[in-house]
Amino acid sequence: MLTVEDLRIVYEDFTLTADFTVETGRKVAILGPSGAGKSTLLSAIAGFETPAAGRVLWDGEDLGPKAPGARPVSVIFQDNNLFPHLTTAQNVGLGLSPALRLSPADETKVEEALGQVGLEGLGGRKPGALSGGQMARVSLARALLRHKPLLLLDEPFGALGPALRVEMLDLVADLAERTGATLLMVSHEPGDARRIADDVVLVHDGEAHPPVNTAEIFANPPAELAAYLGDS
Ligand SMILES: Nc1ncnc2c1ncn2[C@@H]1O[C@H](COP(=O)(O)OP(=O)(O)OP(=O)(O)O)[C@@H](O)[C@H]1O
Repeated sequence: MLTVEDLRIVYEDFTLTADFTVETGRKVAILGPSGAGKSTLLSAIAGFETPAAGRVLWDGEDLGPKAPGARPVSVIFQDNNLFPHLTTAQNVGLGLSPALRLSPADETKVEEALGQVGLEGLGGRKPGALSGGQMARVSLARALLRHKPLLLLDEPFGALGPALRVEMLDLVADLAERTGATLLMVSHEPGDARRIADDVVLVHDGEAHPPVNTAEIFANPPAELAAYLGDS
């Protein structure tokens, strides 16, 4: 279970507050207007930001002392963070060893991860020779083979067209279910939440609200969500 406890992240002229829990295995969409603090919330959970107050815990363990790489967390960003000079397999392998010292067993894991995202046989290609959807799959494979229980996605498919976006969302949902991972996904698209999320965390004006069941929140949206959806 993820616990975000009385968390406060403070920038010069912006403060994010959050206090909620997410049960293991839930798929949660983080929705809210631009600048509301969605990415800040993910960064705090991943350990890229130090809280001014409060704690982030996983299964009761305070993650505060842990560097990002030591947290039970994998993050996928919108730009996919692929290195153009490395092959697909090497880009995935970075998830296991940042220095790319991969044992034969590691290389097998890389192949397996590529297979899980439908990229078998493409390990030798460089990112420049992949489509946008394939690049998104590479970063998903890299996150998967780290076997971290918490998967954080920051608008990972924003650059993809609608059909590819839906395909990737379904793939992420399927992989999260199969691996038992807990998923937190920042999105600008309410449709993304409706498609795959069990719950929605609404972030508005620097406040992250506790998760609400997706069907419930869209059936009866709070004023902040209604305004964001353009319904009011
Ligand atoms: N490193 C930083 N230093 C100072 N201010 C920051 C920093 N990172 C973000 N901010 C500010 O914090 C606020 C929240 O930013 P954040 O990126 O979390 O919003 P967001 O909801 O993810 O927005 P978007 O949907 O546009 O990506 C913004 O006002 C932003 O300018």
